[in-house]
Amino acid sequence: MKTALIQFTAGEDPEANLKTVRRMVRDAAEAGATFILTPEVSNILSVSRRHQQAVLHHEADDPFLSAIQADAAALDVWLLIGSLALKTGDADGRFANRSFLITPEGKIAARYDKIHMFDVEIDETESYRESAAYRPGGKAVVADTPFGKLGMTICYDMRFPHLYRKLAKAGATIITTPAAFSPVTGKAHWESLLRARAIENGVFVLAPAQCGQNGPTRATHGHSLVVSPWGEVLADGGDTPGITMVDLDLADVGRSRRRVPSLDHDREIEGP
Ligand SMILES: O=C(O)CNC(=O)[C@H](CS)NC(=O)CCC(=O)C(=O)O
Repeated sequence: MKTALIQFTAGEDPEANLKTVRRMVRDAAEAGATFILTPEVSNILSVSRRHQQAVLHHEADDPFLSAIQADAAALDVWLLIGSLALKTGDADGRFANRSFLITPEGKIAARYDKIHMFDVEIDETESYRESAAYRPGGKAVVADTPFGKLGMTICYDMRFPHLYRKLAKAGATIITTPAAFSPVTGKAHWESLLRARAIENGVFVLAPAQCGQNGPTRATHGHSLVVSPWGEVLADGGDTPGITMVDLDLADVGRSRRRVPSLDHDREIEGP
């Protein structure tokens, strides 16, 4: 299955980001991709909650979402919007960080709200408080597709192996992990974590990523990654915008799991 990971640098303007994404989605489809994925918060990367409040929409009337749905239908492709920042109507004004799987008919097949919030202080110069702007989801999602069951996660979720285990046990053979990873943790952890999640569950991990300088005080790691169920890095998008194309052999899932059936050997453990 020809799969394309779109890597770009989202800024503060959803309309500009949409233009970039639409152009790259069209290029990927013209290059033969039938499944196209975009990074986390494809519609906006902003450190200002007030700005987000001014320019973001609810899911029901988001022009970014409807444009991408129309593109999926026009180009006859499956599309994963890594995530969109969306208004929720919550009293505290927090947004959802929501991933969408779109069918070649332009319909929403599944949606997933990021469960784990990136609230960390990496060092004196770098800290994040995602939960101040976003409300966490609480439900794991596996979607049925003609290319197998697809488990949905977002970015920081990759540090929580039990979520991936749950998705694999529910039948997922592909797990998507769109991201806007920090440059510091990216260098240290990005590839190791994604390869571990793929190996321990015998799944393809598809991780389309933001890259570059997103704003004066925000940068992202890039290196969109495709990992096979055996843990091989099939493609790495580097650190500049571009489309990473791979041809996935879905039978690799069965082959890997037969060689090392650790998913079947998983046991309930008592104690401590
Ligand atoms: O801020 C937004 O608008 C959208 N959200 C993100 O970009 C999120 C939270 S800051 N990024 C991550 O989860 C990176 C995780 C990471 O880098 C790690 O686990 O090391």
